Amino acid sequence: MAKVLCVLFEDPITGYPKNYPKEDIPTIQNYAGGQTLPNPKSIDFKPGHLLGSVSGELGLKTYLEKLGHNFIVTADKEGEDSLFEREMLDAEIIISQPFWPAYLTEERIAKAKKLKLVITAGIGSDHIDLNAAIEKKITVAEVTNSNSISVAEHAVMMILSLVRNYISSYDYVVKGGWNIADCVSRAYDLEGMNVGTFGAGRIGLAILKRLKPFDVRLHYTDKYRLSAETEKELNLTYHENIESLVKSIDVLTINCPLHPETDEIINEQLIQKMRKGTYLINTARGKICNTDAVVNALQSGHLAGYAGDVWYPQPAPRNHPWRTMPHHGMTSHISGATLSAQARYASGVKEILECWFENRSIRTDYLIVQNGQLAGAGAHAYTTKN
Ligand SMILES: NC(=O)C1=CN([C@@H]2O[C@H](COP(=O)(O)OP(=O)(O)OC[C@H]3O[C@@H](n4cnc5c(N)ncnc54)[C@H](O)[C@@H]3O)[C@@H](O)[C@H]2O)C=CC1
Repeated sequence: MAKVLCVLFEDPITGYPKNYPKEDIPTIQNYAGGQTLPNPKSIDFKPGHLLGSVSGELGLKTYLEKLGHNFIVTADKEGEDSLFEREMLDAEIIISQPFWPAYLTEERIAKAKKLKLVITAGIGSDHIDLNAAIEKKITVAEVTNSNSISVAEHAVMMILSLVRNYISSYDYVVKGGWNIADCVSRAYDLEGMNVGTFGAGRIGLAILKRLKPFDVRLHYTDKYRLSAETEKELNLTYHENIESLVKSIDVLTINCPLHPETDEIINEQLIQKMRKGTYLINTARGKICNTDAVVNALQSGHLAGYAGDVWYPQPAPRNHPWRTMPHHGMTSHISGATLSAQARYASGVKEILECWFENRSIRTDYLIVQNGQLAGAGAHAYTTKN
């Protein structure tokens, strides 16, 4: 029987919820692009309940224990004395979410001698050393599409929040003020601005589609050009590279994976090429941006605002400079972990596990690494160090 180690974020400080604001969540039929939703044979949880925290157990406990597997759930993931570090030594399967990532470094992978399958409950498998997974022939899979719209909605919210100066205006009200001049001295309409995405895959394209009705001018760059039909429908301007993109826009949203090509691609030099007063929204991965370059550009006024929900490392230390830099709208990594998204990625993990234990193929769309090479979604969007 297999040992399945699952690293999940901590329960709410008030305890596991006894009730929720809504009784249920909408049923989504299909993803944009036609991919079908996860289709496990059954689920043992109620969609709309908190699944991603330790007590939620991703809804997997009944299924795995019925099959006789040893299922261990923990939030304790950092350092050599952590439960994760001790339990991973003989785990066959490791599951974690990017929001509270179980970092699988080369060293940890070398220690986890029985490891065969790593599942990202969500999207983005950069917390796993993919080169090491390739070398050890470990399968890496994620639940592609499960929270793409969740993130797109969050990014649109953050764009509007920054441009319209929502966050500090809200603060004045809470503090009892009525400081109209303070609030509007940094507030603009989004209408007419040039907005661009670095990466126009599932999330980037969904953001572009959601922004179209705001009457903005839309731009993008990506390794793969979108169809002429899509470019026409959204009136998109395509840029050959990110340098060209950033020179033309007022708002940049980042929507590519973190991999060797994109690691700290947003650095001081690139920020200097941006228009003064650019707003930067990063819901992709913290390490795509150089931490200090962002802080310095906000302090100098070259960037007008920065928002996002991704940091490095996660959880971010209490003294991380992005917590206190000016004009930021950061949240902890939550955009892809709505209750709606959790239901989809928990179902997707269940589907992947059913395939694994029943010797059926995992969908190509879910694969990042298989048989010692990048595969499926991973071969499309990632590169390795070499
Ligand atoms: N904040 C959150 O909760 C979440 C964040 N994410 C992040 O968003 C990323 C994107 O997700 P999806 O849109 O679903 O992935 P996707 O694979 O559909 O799209 C990524 C796009 O980035 C492009 N790309 C990759 N490297 C590039 C490069 N060097 N230059 C230009 N384009 C490049 C790819 O061609 C692809 O079109 C994930 O990898 C993950 O890191 C994803 C889900 C949740």
